[in-house]
Amino acid sequence: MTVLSIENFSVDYLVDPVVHAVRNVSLELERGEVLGLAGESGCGKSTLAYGIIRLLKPPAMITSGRAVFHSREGYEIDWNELHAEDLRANRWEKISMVFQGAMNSLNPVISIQDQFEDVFTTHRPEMGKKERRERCAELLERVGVDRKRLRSYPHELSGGMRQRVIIAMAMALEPQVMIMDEPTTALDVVVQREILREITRLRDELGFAVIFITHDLPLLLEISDRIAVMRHGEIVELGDAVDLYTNPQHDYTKQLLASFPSLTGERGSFVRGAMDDHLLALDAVKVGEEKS
Ligand SMILES: Nc1ncnc2c1ncn2[C@@H]1O[C@H](COP(=O)(O)OP(=O)(O)OP(=O)(O)O)[C@@H](O)[C@H]1O
Repeated sequence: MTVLSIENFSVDYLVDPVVHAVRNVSLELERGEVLGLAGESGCGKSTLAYGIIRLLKPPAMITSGRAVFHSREGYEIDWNELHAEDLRANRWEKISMVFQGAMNSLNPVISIQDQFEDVFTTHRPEMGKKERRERCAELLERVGVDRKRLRSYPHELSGGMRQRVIIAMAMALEPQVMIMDEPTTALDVVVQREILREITRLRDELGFAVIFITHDLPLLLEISDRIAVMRHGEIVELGDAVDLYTNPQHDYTKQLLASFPSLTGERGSFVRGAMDDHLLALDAVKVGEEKS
């Protein structure tokens, strides 16, 4: 049940010397899963994300590979083959994206309502005004923002609320894939957690798949089904989140895991709040072993 296949994808920045930012990346995103993409700053995560959705600008150039979207209805779209107009029509509709700091991309002089409605007037021109307004209000409530806020201007909302508005907009056309590039990094930890909880809840409810990008590996361990670890533009390890934590194969994954400070006690585990019971149980066993 693959929803997106990335095949042999490479991106260069044509500067002097050329930067090979993404090298022969292949991965399959399953319908409804959260795939975490981890790796230190500069390893190529954002370039890959922008490349998939074809939002890269020169000097970036896709030098090989393709991204194929497999619709629920059974047809395929080769994203690299789309012309500008089809790309505009399909982007946000099939695959949408939330960028780091996207909350700052809201237009400051236009109300949330008008910016939100714009998504529907562009992509759902047949929709009547009343229906459009109701849909915007519903979406906003879905991400935990009161519908009264539709009348606000961006500066009247907190950073967390603005980022929620952006997430609601990204969900507006019910895409089957959402790519989230550090969507909560600019926010404080409490708001970050609330938004992450909301994203996983919505994923369960609506069934879209998520590629979640961050350098914060503990956070990924908490929310992802599978994790891909990227280094120097390549995926060095890809596996089930629990396996990756308990039995990392690649030296770099081990290094990455070891580079995060202990979050719960001396042994240093990645448990942060509502972590998988399995991991908690494993830790309990290990602590028991150490004591005996
Ligand atoms: N416009 C550009 N011109 C030249 N090189 C670039 C450009 N943008 C990015 N790069 C380089 O491409 C590589 C990958 O960068 P990218 O931003 O994709 O990494 P990242 O893993 O997303 O990092 P971060 O977590 O800091 O956003 C880096 O070496 C970066 O310096």
